[in-house]
Amino acid sequence: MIGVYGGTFDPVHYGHLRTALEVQEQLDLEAMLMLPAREPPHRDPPQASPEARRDMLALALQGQDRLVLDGRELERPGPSYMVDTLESLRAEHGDCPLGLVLGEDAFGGLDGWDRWERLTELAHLLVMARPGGGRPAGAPARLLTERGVDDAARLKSRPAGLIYQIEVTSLAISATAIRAQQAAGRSSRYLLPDAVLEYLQANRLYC
Ligand SMILES: Nc1ncnc2c1ncn2[C@@H]1O[C@H](COP(=O)(O)OP(=O)(O)OP(=O)(O)O)[C@@H](O)[C@H]1O
Ligand SMILES: O=C(O)c1ccc[n+]([C@@H]2O[C@H](COP(=O)([O-])O)[C@@H](O)[C@H]2O)c1
Repeated sequence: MIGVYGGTFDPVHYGHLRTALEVQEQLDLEAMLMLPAREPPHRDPPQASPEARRDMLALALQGQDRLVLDGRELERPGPSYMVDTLESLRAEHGDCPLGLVLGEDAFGGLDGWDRWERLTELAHLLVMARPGGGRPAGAPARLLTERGVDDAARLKSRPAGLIYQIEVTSLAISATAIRAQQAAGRSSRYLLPDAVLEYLQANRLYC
C-alpha cells in the first residue's frame, strides 16, 4: 500500500513528520508520499511560496527512504483538489492499494471536499487521531459507520474504499503556531527540524 499525505506544510513540522513515519511503519507502507498543495482549497493562501514549502519539505525528508516528496500538486495549476491527485496516482499505480492520510479534523470536513464521494473509490482513508480533534458528525460519521474496519490487514485486500482509524503519537504542534512565533520573534526550536528552521529564518519567511 502507498500512503498519500497531503498538506500545506507552511512550514512542515514534527506533527506531520512523526505521524507520517508512524503510519508508514505501522502499516508497513511501501512509501508515504508527502504532497505539498500549490493552492490548498478551503483556506487562506499559504504565506510561503510553493517553492519554499517544497524546499522545506525536501530538507525535512533528507535521509528518509520511505517518506517521499511528491511534487505533482505543485506542478498542477489551479486549486489542489485531492480527488485530482488521487486520480493521477490511481492511473500510475493500477490496483495497488492507496491510503489517504487525514487528521481527524480534516476527516470531519470531508463532505466539503471537491467530488468527495469519489475519494473512497480511489483510496482507503487512514484517519489519525489529533489533539483537540472531535468525533465526526453528519456525512463523515455515516461514512465511517459504513466503511470503517478494525483490522488493518483488510486494507491490503482491495485497492480502495475502507476507512481505518490509526493511533499516532499526539503532538500538539501546528504550522499556525510556528508562524506566529516567528512573527513575534520567539523561538520555534524543537517543533520542527533544525534544517527547516534555519531555512525559514534565512529566508525571513514568516517575519
Ligand atoms: N500535530 C499534528 N498531528 C497530527 N496530524 C497533523 C498535525 N499537524 C497537522 N496534521 C495533519 O497534517 C495534514 C496537513 O496539515 P497542515 O499542513 O495544514 O498543517 P497544520 O499544522 O494543521 O497547518 P495550519 O496550522 O497552517 O493550519 C492535515 O491532515 C492535518 O490534520
Ligand atoms: O480536495 C479538496 O477539496 C480538499 C479540501 C480541503 C483540504 N484538502 C487537502 O487536505 C490536505 C490537508 O489540508 P490542509 O488545509 O489541512 O493543509 C491537503 O492535501 C489539502 O489539499 C483537499
